[in-house]
Amino acid sequence: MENVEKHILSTKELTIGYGVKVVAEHINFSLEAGTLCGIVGANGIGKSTLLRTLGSFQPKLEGRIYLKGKALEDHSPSEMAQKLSVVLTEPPASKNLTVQELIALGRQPYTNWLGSLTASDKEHINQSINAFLLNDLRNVKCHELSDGQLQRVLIARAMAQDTPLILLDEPTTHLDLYHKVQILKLLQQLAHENQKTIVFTTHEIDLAIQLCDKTLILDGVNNPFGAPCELIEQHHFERLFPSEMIQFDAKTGTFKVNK
Ligand SMILES: Nc1ncnc2c1ncn2[C@@H]1O[C@H](COP(=O)(O)OP(=O)(O)OP(=O)(O)O)[C@@H](O)[C@H]1O
Repeated sequence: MENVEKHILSTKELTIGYGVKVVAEHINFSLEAGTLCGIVGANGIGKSTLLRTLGSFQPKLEGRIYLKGKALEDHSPSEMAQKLSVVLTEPPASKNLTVQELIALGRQPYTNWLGSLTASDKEHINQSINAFLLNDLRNVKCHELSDGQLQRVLIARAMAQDTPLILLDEPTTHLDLYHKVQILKLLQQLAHENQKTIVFTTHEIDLAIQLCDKTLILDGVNNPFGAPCELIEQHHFERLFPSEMIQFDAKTGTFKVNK
């Protein structure tokens, strides 16, 4: 059996879904520290369900999920909060907070019951504010932010939580191309420079191919996983959408519409 301990996150024959409804099965992948991984696939194939299952927001149906070699279900809530941070698509309930206050919430797993911030907490908060280019916005209320700015704040909060693993559900939805690339490059930088393992769901397959170290393609069959260039060589992207409408160009790593 593969050594699951060196991996930050791994799954073995994972089945996800709701009650008796299986959404996807045979999900197998493993990720080491410092890896940016995109989960791609057609609408309704199960990307968000997988992300919520990995984040322990809903139970798996079958198989195993390991966080640093330990089964996900064996973690206490406080152990989870120190290993894993999650950015979901729903806007936060606390939009009346300033940018700095919302990012400071990321330090909750480490603060005492009064919520007092230590010098180390403040350093993590400032590093996150700077890394996500939020210095000018630190005193602005979150409800006054654009979608792209709010997305940066939510990711900065996850960075402030300082977990080895960060999960994000569609972090680039509603953003223009420039801001999609900006967010994904910031995530790539966070993964590579801070040795974080970052997993996100996306419809931006072209960008995921260009920027991710690993990609999981949910295809409803065997869910191929690997480096984007390996998956291109193995022709997996060609099978994602009906070829009479959309063709994958393996040379450029992009999709083209049949006219
Ligand atoms: N709470 C729920 N109960 C039962 N079925 C659900 C529930 N939420 C989602 N589903 C179903 O699970 C399947 C996968 O949905 P999911 O949202 O995970 O797909 P997705 O790949 O993220 O889709 P999209 O690309 O459209 O966001 C769909 O058939 C969906 O209808």
